[in-house]
Amino acid sequence: METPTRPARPMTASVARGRTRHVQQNGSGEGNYSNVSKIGHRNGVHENGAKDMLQNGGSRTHAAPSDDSFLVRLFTRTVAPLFLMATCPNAVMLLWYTAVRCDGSFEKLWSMFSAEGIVGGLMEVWKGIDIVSPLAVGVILIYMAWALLLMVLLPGPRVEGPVTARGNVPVYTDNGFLCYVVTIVAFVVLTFGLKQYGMSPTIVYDHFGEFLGTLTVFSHVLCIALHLKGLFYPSSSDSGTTGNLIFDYYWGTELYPRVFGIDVKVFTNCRFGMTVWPLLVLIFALKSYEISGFVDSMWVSVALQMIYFTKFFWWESGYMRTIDIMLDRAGFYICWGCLVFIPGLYASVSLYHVNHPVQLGPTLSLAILSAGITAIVVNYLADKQKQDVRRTNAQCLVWGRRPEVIHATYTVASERRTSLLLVSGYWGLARHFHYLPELLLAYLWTSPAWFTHVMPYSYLIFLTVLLVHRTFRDDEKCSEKYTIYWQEYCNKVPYKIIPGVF
Ligand SMILES: NC(=O)C1=CN([C@@H]2O[C@H](COP(=O)(O)OP(=O)(O)OC[C@H]3O[C@@H](n4cnc5c(N)ncnc54)[C@H](OP(=O)(O)O)[C@@H]3O)[C@@H](O)[C@H]2O)C=CC1
Ligand SMILES: CC(C)CCC[C@@H](C)[C@H]1CC[C@H]2C3=CC=C4C[C@@H](O)CC[C@]4(C)[C@H]3CC[C@]12C
Repeated sequence: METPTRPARPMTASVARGRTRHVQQNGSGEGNYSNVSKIGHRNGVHENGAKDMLQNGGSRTHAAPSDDSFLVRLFTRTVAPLFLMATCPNAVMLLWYTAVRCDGSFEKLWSMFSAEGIVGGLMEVWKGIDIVSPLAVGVILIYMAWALLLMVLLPGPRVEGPVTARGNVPVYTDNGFLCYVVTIVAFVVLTFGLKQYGMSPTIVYDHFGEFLGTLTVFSHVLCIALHLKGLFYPSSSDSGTTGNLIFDYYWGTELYPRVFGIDVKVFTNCRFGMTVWPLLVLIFALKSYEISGFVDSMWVSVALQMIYFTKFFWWESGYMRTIDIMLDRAGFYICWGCLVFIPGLYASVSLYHVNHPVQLGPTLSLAILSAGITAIVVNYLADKQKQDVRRTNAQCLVWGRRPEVIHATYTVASERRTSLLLVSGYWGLARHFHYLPELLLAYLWTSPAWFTHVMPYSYLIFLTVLLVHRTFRDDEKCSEKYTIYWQEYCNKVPYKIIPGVF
């Protein structure tokens, strides 16, 4: 997906020429929109100080505001990022170790740590893990080359993302669905091809610890390169430093870095994280088949996840307007997150299923499948409802009626703009009602593992924390952007996720 950014211009229908189409008709962006800047280095290392970045660079919802006390800033910008960067890679390895070496039992892991101590326990986990294993390096490099090739070569309509606080409009080639389908088909063909030579892609499962270790090394190499690039060769003015090396490394120095025209975040989030996840789910399913034959718990879970991935790629242009893309810079959080955390945590449900087969029987399998598909449909329809209302300027029906909307005005790059805030449909039930089916679905594709161990529910537990935190981040972002209009929306729709409860 090619993603040049270009200076802002009003996002009206007249902009949509040729094969260009807007993700949503009304422009949007981030809080504190003040100046139009051309793509370039105007806000480079020296001009873009910490306060400036936090207030204008769109990172404010994640970092502490600049008038926070010294201790709060020390915690949010140095201690917490350092803590996360040190613990998360170990947490992912512990999860793998628990699933594969401790029979999925955190109790067994705990016993090992009780006997060995923290350092001894960690050494035990990492022991024998070749963190730059030739197999893992080879497979990862070949996959990355494949993904890059598809991203650049496959066609798709041009899509504009939201205008940034610095007045740039990222442009994408919307070829995510095609890349996904071609990759999955190629994987199936490769699997049959390898079988002729007595080989199987399940070698990835057998060496998964090495893969996670190698991916962590890869992600640090990428983060260092992106850190320097953002400081010295930024792709657009949505870049700069806070003056705190640790926070910059964790958070990133660029919002939309591009290398030879390739958008790095589209690559890390969609072409790597979101594509490797389904590949791992298929590999783990194959491993389960090699070990136990057909086990319905594994296949119910795999079916739900595959439908979910297909939905994600179908809607990928909508993802380009979420906070991952609009606010989160390309630093450790996103890069390591997509390169290692998605394979390590998000795919861990299927990793667990490999050694924990459960025969559900047709009735339960069908019940879980139907409930899961319903959750996917509701989540998709909620995302679509918002997009449709904005695309048609509310000239559409929501649940059979004309939608109620708030015309929220805001200023970006010295221009007054209007966004529609939908008050009907799912967006009238709660401000983030669509997180409920997302969570329910995660529960449903985990529950075939039954309730013997907590480990397979790690993703669900993390997702609950992530989404609850995200409701606060998104509310803060929207409140800064839409001020009184957001307040009006909150008055009309007072709950965040569960109507009447939260
Ligand atoms: N599995 C996982 O790890 C995660 C999955 N998800 C899923 O990703 C999808 C996207 O979620 P998420 O990234 O949180 O983004 P959302 O779809 O919740 O989009 C939030 C943005 O939508 C706009 N908006 C908010 N309220 C309204 C409204 N009433 N009417 C119109 N526009 C509104 C605002 O942007 P604007 O500036 O354009 O007004 C806001 O910033 C969901 O399906 C979610 O379940 C999300 C997070 C994690
Ligand atoms: C450093 C870590 C503690 C945290 C890393 C988190 C990231 C890997 C994830 C943060 C937000 C996640 C996502 C947001 C929205 C999504 C849309 C959904 O339909 C599919 C999943 C996803 C792309 C999801 C992927 C992981 C995150 C980027």
